[in-house]
Amino acid sequence: MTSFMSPQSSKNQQKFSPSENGSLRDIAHIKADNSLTPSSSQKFSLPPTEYKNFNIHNGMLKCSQDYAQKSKILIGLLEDTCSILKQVSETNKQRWDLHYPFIGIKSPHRIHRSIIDSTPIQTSKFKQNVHDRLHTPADMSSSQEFNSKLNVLKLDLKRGDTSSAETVFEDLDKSAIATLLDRRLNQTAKRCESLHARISDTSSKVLVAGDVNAGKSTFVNALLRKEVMPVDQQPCTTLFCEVLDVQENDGIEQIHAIKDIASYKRTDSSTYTVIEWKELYDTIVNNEESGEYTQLKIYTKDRRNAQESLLHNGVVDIALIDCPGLNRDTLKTTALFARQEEIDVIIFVVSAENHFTLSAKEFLSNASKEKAYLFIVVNRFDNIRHKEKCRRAILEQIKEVSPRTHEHAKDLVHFVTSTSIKIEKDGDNVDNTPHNFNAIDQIDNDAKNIKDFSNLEESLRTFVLKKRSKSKLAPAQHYLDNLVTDIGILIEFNRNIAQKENDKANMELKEAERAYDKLVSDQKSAVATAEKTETSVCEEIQNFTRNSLEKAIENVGKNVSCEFNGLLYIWGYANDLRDSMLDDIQKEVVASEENAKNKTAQCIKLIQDLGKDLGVVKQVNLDRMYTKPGMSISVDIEISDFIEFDLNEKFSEGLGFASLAGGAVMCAATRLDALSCLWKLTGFVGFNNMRRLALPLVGLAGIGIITYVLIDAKHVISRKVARKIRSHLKRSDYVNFETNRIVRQGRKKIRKVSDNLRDQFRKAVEEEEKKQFAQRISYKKSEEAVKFFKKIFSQTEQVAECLEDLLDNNEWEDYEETLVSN
Ligand SMILES: Nc1nc2c(ncn2[C@@H]2O[C@H](COP(=O)(O)OP(=O)(O)OP(=O)(O)O)[C@@H](O)[C@H]2O)c(=O)[nH]1
Repeated sequence: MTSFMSPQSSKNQQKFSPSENGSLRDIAHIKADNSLTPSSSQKFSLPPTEYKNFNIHNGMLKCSQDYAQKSKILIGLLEDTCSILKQVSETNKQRWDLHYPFIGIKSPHRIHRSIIDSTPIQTSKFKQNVHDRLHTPADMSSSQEFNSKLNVLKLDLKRGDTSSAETVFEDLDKSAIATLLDRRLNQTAKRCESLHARISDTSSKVLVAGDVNAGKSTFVNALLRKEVMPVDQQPCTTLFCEVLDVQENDGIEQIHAIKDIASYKRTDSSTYTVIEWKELYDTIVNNEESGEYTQLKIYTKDRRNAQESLLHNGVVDIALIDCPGLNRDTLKTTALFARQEEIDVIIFVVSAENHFTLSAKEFLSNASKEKAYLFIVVNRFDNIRHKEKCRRAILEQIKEVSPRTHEHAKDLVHFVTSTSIKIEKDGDNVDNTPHNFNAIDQIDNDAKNIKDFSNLEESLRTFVLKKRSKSKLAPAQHYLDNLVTDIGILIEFNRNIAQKENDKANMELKEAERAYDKLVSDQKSAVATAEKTETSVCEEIQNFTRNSLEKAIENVGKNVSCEFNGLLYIWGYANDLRDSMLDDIQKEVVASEENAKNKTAQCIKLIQDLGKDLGVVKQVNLDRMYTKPGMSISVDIEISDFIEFDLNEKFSEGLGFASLAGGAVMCAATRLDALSCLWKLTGFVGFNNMRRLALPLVGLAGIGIITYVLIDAKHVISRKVARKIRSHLKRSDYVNFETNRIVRQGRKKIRKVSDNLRDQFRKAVEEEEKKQFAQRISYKKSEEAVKFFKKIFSQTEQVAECLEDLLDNNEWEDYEETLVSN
């Protein structure tokens, strides 16, 4: 046998050591009880009946030992399964929303089928089983069954009358399904815990269910050889009546009527009402209407000895639970009752006259899923004329509802007449010793019926007592077997999804890394291009503006023409000239601004194009780019602007002009060449006379010069104003100022767009980083999920293998042989 014990379960194995194990306590009890286990010397002196009982007990002892061993293993497996369920539930809550394996309508098989890895799982039977279940084609014709791949972990979803489970399921989102699954996992873990408790417990509960009036109460009374349960032609059992040994109630025969079974405590009288024996019938019958109580606990004394008593026999304490007859109203409650893990055996009583009703079939098919084996009593057989035909028909029906029970029909299906058994009634003093009890010849009934009932009892004892492994361990084994397969399916299904998601996340991550690298390189080159473009465009604007302005300043006044209205208006003329010159410069400034605007617009377009893939491009308004005026030029007209005083530059010229002007005046006056006239005049008048003439001549020349200045004033003003403007602009560093202003405005706009581009890239990079981070998390998450599911699958597989060995060694016949050999 493969040994799989987690550290936790190994620890618990110590906790459940043989000395503390309930089953071994039974064995010790049996050994200590001399009245039950005679010594070998006593054995041969026993009368035949007691010798038979002694053999039965030896058989029981063997069974108990075997039971102890098996229960110990099963307890370990239950603990391991619980730990697996808890791990899965924790992962479901914290790390990975579990997917539910089912075949839906809206999402047909192919969706989920595609998730499942189609390569067959090799080796172990468990793996094969899981694989087969996952790949079984969906039975879409099945309208009743929700097409879940699970059995024990199946989610029970129903909403209203019209919605099918599939519809409800497909309306739920992933996290809702995970929550439902979590609830189911926790319920299942609790179920495992209570199975664990049940296995450690020595008491056994036997549920007697069946159709209305099938004779359940009569059968229970016959088993007890005592009229405990009221019997009526009319349906009378309306609530669950549990018959227990008086020892369970400190030896006091009593009836406890319980309203809320969950809060029932035998030692707390506030949790029940004590009913008198004579009130029992009325209480049961009246409860149908009042619905006051949910359950009765009937503590009664079985006067027969341990070998004969069913309630208290020294090996296991049995409680019989008589159920209300099955009908539409009671079916659900009884089915729920039967599902309780405390119920070790279900005895189903069917009337031979009626066969199985629909309610009976539904109950049996559900119960056989839970308990694996059912004990079937076909009662009222005395009323059947064609007994063999009836037997065959009923066995056929059993084959349909519980094939495993049918396989062991010889032991598990009995055709009897409960009324043929003599029972102790109120006041009767029946001798219940085995000797007296076996004196059945005295009972005035059909001997055959009594023999059949006796066989039934023998089988029932075997089933409940000698085959405890089957009756007590089998439900747990059966449940665990279904559960581990379910866990395997759930885990394998989710592992496949996690693997697919991991592959996808890996691909996406690589893709995202590539996109990120490209984006970062695009960002670098775009930023560099933007910077370069900005610099070159600003340079262009600068050069253009500087050249234009310099040229304009240099040429100022050259093409200016204003109307000269004579010397009287010379002041106005000078002002007009100045304004006109400044206008010309201003025009150049505006032209430069226009040029800068155009260049800026082109540059912006170019930069924006660099980031057009990153999102919406912001429109930039350049209309208000040069709304603020540039440097204001203030040049005042002065008197000096009318006279050429610039001796450094213009003096000689001016003097020459003046002399020439004087000469010209004289020439004009004498029509003689000034020099020859002067020479001739010197020769003619003599030097002394000339000296006397000099002063008037110079005066004359001065007058000539002044006359010339006044006549040339128009040009002088123009020159002087232009010169004045030039020097003013030079002094105020006008060209640089204006060039910088125009360039600065352009740069400002371009920079804004460049900054925006940088911002867009930064955001895009951040987005990409975030995306990558999320993908990395998703990749990690799915990777961890795959690892986790692999680990859990392997743990589950080990539990399954261990369980398989246990089931293999648990053949029904093994016990028969044990008993025969004893
Ligand atoms: N002939 C015959 N009558 C039987 C047999 N067993 C029970 N009865 C009769 O069937 C009737 C109903 O018996 P109950 O034991 O009350 O049946 P029940 O299944 O407990 O009935 P409810 O609890 O009300 O569903 C009674 O009149 C019994 O005497 C039997 O084996 N043969």
